[in-house]
Amino acid sequence: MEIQDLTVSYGSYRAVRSVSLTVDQGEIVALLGPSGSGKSTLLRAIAGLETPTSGTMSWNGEDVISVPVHRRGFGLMFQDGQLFAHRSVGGNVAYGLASRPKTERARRVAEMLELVRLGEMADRAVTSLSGGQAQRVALARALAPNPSVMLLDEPLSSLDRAMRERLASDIRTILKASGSTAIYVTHDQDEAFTVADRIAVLIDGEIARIGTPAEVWRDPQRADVAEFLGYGPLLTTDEGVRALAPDALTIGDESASGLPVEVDVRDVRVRRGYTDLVVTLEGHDARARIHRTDVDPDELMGARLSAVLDLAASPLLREEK
Ligand SMILES: Nc1ncnc2c1ncn2[C@@H]1O[C@H](COP(=O)(O)OP(=O)(O)OP(=O)(O)O)[C@@H](O)[C@H]1O
Repeated sequence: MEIQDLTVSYGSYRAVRSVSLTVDQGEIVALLGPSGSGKSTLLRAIAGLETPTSGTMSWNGEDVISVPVHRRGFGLMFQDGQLFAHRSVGGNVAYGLASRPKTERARRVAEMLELVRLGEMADRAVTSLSGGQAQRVALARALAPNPSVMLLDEPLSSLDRAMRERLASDIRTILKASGSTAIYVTHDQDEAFTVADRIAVLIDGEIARIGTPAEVWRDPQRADVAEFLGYGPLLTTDEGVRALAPDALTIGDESASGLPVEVDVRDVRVRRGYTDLVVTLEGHDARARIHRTDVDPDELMGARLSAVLDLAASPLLREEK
């Protein structure tokens, strides 16, 4: 899929601004960004549900902008799977297979339900399913006609965090098993990192950074990208501006190497396996981590503590704020 200089406007507002993006055959690209950054608009334009103001888009070398939605042959999956309540699980999956002979259709439905691990559920009413099961049916339905490209818009955002983690990893496995080329919209950083081969970070309608999850994480390049990914605060050092990694400041870890600093504790949160503090460091709010949970939050509140600042995993930004 080749997208060149694509712009999509609502009236005079340019929601997607001159975006260029290439997605390889079999590749999963996540469009990740804050609310309102233009992710859904870009996906809807690729699907054919919005008309771009300018730019080009081709699939396998053929222009797709002039091709109507239903002729593009792309599979779509949305936040609310929009299952047909009057059809069974199997009936939903069979929806896009109406033109196939009956035996082939039945075989394909069984195969797809197996893929999403709902093999036993073909006859169930979709109204009896859990949220996660319903989204797996929606995925099976979208994949059943073997679409050349799968477009997924926040497919897991109505589910709780634990379910989202599990299903994000399942969706990746399923998309890879079916050899799908996929574009996956999410505002959830963890979900994007779990699902994608490459992540495009959208800020204000533009791709601010694109790369593999490791590349984007290690070198976010821009302050807005770094902060959206969870880095911060930004510290001015001799080499330039660095975005502090979430565990750059540690307390009470004898083995930690780095610069000794003093911090003032402003808030304490015991997490699963460690304790996060909000502290003041050189006038900035920063996070500090204690790799233990047997702490007394009341005792820590307001205390001045010695910490170690290790900047090795805190990227240098190319652009100052
Ligand atoms: N139909 C519309 N008419 C006018 N403006 C719109 C329309 N749809 C979206 N917008 C605006 O375009 C911008 C991008 O919206 P879009 O839904 O693409 O963002 P998003 O990144 O998907 O956000 P979210 O994560 O909240 O869904 C927003 O400022 C939004 O208000």
